[in-house]
Amino acid sequence: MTVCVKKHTIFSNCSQETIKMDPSDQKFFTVIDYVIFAVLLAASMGIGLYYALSGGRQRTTQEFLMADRSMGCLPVSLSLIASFQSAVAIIGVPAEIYTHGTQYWFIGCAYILGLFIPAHIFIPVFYRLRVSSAYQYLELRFSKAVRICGTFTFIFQMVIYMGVCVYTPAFALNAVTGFELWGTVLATGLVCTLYTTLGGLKAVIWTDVFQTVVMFAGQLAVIVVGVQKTGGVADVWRKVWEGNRISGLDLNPDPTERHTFWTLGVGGVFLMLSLYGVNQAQVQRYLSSRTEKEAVRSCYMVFPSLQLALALSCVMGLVMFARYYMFIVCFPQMVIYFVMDMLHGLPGLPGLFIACLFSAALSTISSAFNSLATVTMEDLIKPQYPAMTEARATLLSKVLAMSYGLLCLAMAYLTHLMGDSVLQVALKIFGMVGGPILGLFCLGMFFPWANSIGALVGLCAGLVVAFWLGIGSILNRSTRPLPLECGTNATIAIQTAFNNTTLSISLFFSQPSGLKRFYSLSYMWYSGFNCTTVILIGLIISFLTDVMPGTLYPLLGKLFCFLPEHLKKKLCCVTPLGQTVSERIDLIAKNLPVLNFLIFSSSLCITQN
Ligand SMILES: CC(C)(CO)[C@@H](O)C(=O)NCCC(=O)O
Ligand code: NA
Repeated sequence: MTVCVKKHTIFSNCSQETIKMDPSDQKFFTVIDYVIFAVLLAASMGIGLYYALSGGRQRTTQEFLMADRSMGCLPVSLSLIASFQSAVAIIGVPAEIYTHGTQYWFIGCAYILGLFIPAHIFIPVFYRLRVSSAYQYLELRFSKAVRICGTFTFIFQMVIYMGVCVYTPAFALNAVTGFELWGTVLATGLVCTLYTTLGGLKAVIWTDVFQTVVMFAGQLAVIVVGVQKTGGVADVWRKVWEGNRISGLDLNPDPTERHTFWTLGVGGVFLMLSLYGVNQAQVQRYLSSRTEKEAVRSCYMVFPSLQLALALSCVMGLVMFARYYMFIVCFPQMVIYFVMDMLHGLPGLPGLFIACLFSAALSTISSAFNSLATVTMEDLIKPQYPAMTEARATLLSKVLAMSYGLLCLAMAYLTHLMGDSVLQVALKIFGMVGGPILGLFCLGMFFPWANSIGALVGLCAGLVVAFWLGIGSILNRSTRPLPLECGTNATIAIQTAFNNTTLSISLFFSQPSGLKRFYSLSYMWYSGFNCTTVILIGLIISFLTDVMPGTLYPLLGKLFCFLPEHLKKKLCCVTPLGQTVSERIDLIAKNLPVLNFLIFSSSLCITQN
């Protein structure tokens, strides 16, 4: 039987011990489970149809892409958390906690600044400019070329990401339960494409609300049943404690250390900023809010729900560890195995979890489709055809949403050809492509003297360095063995399973040096590192191409002192006479980023009022 064979391949690498439950003739799904899964798809379709037929019937781009800018903060906040919380996190985080302990949980610290900064810096700028796409900002601030480069970078990021999102749950489910792989990919991809194309952003946001609730319910069910079946809270706690899964605060400053407080709590802030500050999927939700206040409030409300999502997936990892602590390695598929092990025989609950998994995936890819349609329409097509009628633009937006839906299926196939820890893959994409985009926006918002050439060169350089680092890290992966963070039980398991070889290998392990050390930079720093590259290169190029008054020593001006004043100013970039050194220093000091941001945003306030 296929189910049985597939299960054995999953565990053959983990340990020579066998699992107590005999999976051979396990029937995972009853009719009611399939019904629940079908209800999820049907309800999502229903919401899509409802918004296709109510309101303005999706006849303007304002409604289709911006939800008429009429949303309240509750649906927006639930939709915000749904955008980047996919099945990747639901499967990946428990696997991470199982293997490496609760260190990853410290990413929750990054949510504080990672949401506070978007709420008070990015939202006001975008909202007051009344843009439809975040990239419109780049044209207002720099030039059309920067806008188009930013747009293409974003499209690239989201297209790869949505492939991972739609493939991950289908693959994991298939490996464990034999659920048809490509059938599931097709069903989710097509249903999502349909309701996104029919109902526009309103449907996307309201399905997100419904799907986020289902997502929480599914995770909660697994935890409750799991704790019961593992012997209660005290027993789970004892096992994870003995198994050394409860990690303390790791303050190791080494940037190559994968997860420490610094990489997660500080590097994570940049990751959050690239997602919640400047990513079009999120910016579009802020912009769809009724008022700016409502947008800020929705961003605040993301904090508790995101903490809840993180806590649920971390606790699930711990319960899973308490159940299978004798296995050393944990594959993402093992999370699904654990869920099925817990929920089988409880009709409806396996179905609820499948619904949870696909809710997470659907809510992410629907956001991707709609935001991709928006940027393609607003940034690439509309500027070329300014005379296009509203009806035609709306039709075209729908065609775009649908095309991206079909492209997503193609990307799922590409993901099929890759292979890594899915959580790491998703977070690497955010850092490698989202990091440089964040840098571009920071360059624009915080550095008044940054210019268009600086921004363009900065973005390109940032992307090149990002890919150099990212690809380098993949090619050099094998040089550094996974850290062995094992407790007593796990250590015994290693010794019996591998006859001490694993432990002796770790003794030969030494710190990488030179370029290898660069490649082993923790992926949690990717966003911050790539963002900084763009800002630094952008500033240097801006200085070289556009001289800031007061930043040059007027050497040429002194040589050509015989020239008339106005010529000297032009030829030699000499600032008006009489400026003392201290005045120049003042001028530079005035350009300190924070100070300038204040000036910039207050000037925005003034132009608004
Ligand atoms: C975006 C974060 C890091 C926020 O906690 C989290 O949702 C996450 O780990 N997401 C992984 C990507 C995904 O779930 O598709
Ligand atoms: Na999601």
